[in-house]
Amino acid sequence: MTLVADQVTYCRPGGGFTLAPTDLTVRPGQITALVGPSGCGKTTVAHLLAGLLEPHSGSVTAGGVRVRRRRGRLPGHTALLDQDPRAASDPHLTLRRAITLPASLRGIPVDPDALAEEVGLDPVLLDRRPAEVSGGQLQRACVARALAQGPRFLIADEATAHLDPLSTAAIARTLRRRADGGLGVLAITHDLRLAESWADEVVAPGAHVP
Ligand SMILES: Nc1ncnc2c1ncn2[C@@H]1O[C@H](COP(=O)(O)OP(=O)(O)OP(=O)(O)O)[C@@H](O)[C@H]1O
Repeated sequence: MTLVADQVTYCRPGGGFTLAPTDLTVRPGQITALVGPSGCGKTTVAHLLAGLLEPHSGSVTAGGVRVRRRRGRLPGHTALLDQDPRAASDPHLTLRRAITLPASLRGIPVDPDALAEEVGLDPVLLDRRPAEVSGGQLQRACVARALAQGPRFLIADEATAHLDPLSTAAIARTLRRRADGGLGVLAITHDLRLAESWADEVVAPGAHVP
């Protein structure tokens, strides 16, 4: 199934920003990169696709079924990876618990050690808390947490923006491997070079990049 934004627009309450009609399709087995300068609306598109915002017009569908906004909750088929892993992590949970908890709430069995290995995170770090690991290590744990929930789509919003090249490469390899296994990935970045090296297709809010 595909995750599709069809001519979506969005107006921020109170004005100040309007997203131009945007088409975007996230396909299983592919990495789509959404690029554009700061403030052009990339995160807005991500949140529309994830059902965190309701479009002003147009529609978002997953497998042909409309994605409706649920307050602060993602639909089961989509995981969202934020650019700031510390803001997205509970400081009290060990990485192991953070990776297993959301999946176990959905009844999905998880092997945190195998996931840590997959994302290039030393399993020894799984028993530490966010303040006891680096930003790159924590972001790898966030990737593991997202994958643990068995999403069909993964939206990575500037997920490597603040990371060292090794962590960036580890995450890129993981997303490529998962895409090759059928995951649909949307990688949001302002870095066109990174997008072109990662992605099967590059799109921009409101327009296609030739
Ligand atoms: N909470 C907010 N209140 C008012 N305006 C906002 C708010 N958040 C974002 N905006 C505006 O909405 C527009 C789109 O923001 P969005 O975060 O989608 O852009 P972006 O392309 O992801 O930017 P960046 O690359 O800097 O993360 C921006 O011009 C921004 O100024």
